[in-house]
Amino acid sequence: MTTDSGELRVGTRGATNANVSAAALQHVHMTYQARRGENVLALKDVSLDILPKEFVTIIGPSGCGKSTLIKIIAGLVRPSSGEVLLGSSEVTGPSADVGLVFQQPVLLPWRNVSKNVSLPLEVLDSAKNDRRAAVEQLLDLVGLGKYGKHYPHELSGGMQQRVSIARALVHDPDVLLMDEPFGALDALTRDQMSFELMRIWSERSKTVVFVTHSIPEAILLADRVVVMSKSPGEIAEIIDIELPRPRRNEMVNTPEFGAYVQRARTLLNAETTAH
Ligand SMILES: Nc1ncnc2c1ncn2[C@@H]1O[C@H](COP(=O)(O)OP(=O)(O)OP(=O)(O)O)[C@@H](O)[C@H]1O
Repeated sequence: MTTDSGELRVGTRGATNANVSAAALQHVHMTYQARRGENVLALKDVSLDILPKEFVTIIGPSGCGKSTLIKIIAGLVRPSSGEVLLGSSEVTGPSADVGLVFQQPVLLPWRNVSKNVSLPLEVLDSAKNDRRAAVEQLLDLVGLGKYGKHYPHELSGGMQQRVSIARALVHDPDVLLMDEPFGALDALTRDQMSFELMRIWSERSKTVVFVTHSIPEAILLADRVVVMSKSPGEIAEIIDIELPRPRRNEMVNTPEFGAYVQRARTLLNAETTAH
């Protein structure tokens, strides 16, 4: 597969040691210990290699462990067994190598937009001038260059989510983990944000892992779509999306796109009706 820049991207299944993964899960199991009732097996033997600069989307039935997978890569949750790597380092806790975006932007209401975006840099104790430059660049990148002094309540839902994307990128992590980031937005804003995100992804050369409930969104964005089985979550299939980049709105009306949607829907239907 060839990217915008003409660079060759090799599918993970053909990966060799020369292609060190951006993130990798090897035989990951996750059981949540219940306070009462039965323990919950959320992930069962999940192995996945994600290549540097790859855009991977994850779809699956509700409760199949998608968020758990994101939290495990982020180091927010330790798996019960298995290995998790970022680059060649084992994940043992939260790391500055990842940026996280959730369904809700979770901005601090008493901080203006610039101060919300600069928060990770303050936590990492980077120099004030570097912080200012990084925040300005990021706000320009997400189209909010003029909104630095605004407060979250003065912004629309889409703008707030752009702020949270800028905040996730401000410390320049290699991997951006996004858990249903556009799930709370209206359909039109959601479409716009998909294209914005693809622009940001190609300009910033990040690896993105993106959870969604929308099959068309998963296909439009991805190099590969990971389809998970119903709980306990396993990988049912990985679909390589061979649509050319840059992706365009009109592509969703092509037979190729329709065939990918059909494939993903068939797999998901099989999962939701399986016993
Ligand atoms: N902290 C927790 N304690 C106990 N069980 C949990 C915890 N977090 C998640 N689970 C359980 O683990 C399973 C997977 O949850 P997870 O949130 O990862 O699924 P999901 O695919 O992201 O769901 P959805 O699509 O509905 O957001 C579910 O059965 C859930 O109830």
